[in-house]
Amino acid sequence: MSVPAYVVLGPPGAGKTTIGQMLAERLGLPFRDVDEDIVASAGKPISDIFTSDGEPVFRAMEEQAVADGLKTHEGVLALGGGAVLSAATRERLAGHTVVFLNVGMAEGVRRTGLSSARPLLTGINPRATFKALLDARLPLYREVATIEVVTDHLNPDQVVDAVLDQR
Ligand SMILES: Nc1ncnc2c1ncn2[C@@H]1O[C@H](COP(=O)(O)OP(=O)(O)O)[C@@H](O)[C@H]1O
Ligand SMILES: O=C(O)C1=C[C@@H](OP(=O)(O)O)[C@@H](O)[C@H](O)C1
Ligand SMILES: [Mg+2]
Repeated sequence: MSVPAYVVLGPPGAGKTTIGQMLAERLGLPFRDVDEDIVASAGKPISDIFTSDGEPVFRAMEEQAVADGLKTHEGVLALGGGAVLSAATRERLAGHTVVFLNVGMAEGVRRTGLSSARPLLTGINPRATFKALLDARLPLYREVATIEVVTDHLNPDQVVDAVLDQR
């Protein structure tokens, strides 16, 4: 059975997609992003899935896409920020090398602020939303992570170095 060399998770803006890609390149491994798998199989952007089908439908698709990725992908697998909300996903992550890229509210909001692609953060108070999301999820990220890197004051290359240093 193949397993991902690294699974990358953390809040929006932590750099899962960016650092996941760079880490894969550094290791000469393929990269896969669960959000992209969902978009490909739904045939529409994540923001459309949230508006036309609702968050529960997105979460069910996400749970399935993560399970598929964990079973079949041999490189670096980046998850979406909310994937850990699923207890089934957290159970499936046991035994994997799981990198938690952490980011605080100010930097997380700064990094995600210019994008309308994240439906959860497009409301009137993205800072409060981000804070609530961190409060709810931090224990879940830590429950499944085997490596944690705080990314606020690191550039992407430094984050990749920090991940590889902790192996
Ligand atoms: N360590 C970092 N320092 C500065 N900017 C970063 C860092 N990591 C990611 N970014 C930027 O933050 C934004 C969100 O990154 P992304 O990889 O999409 O995060 P995620 O997949 O975790 O939501 C992108 O514009 C990316 O270039
Ligand atoms: O935090 C979340 O619940 C989400 C994060 C997004 O991925 P990123 O963390 O890569 O932005 C995407 O899966 C969806 O918009 C929901
Ligand atoms: Mg991403």
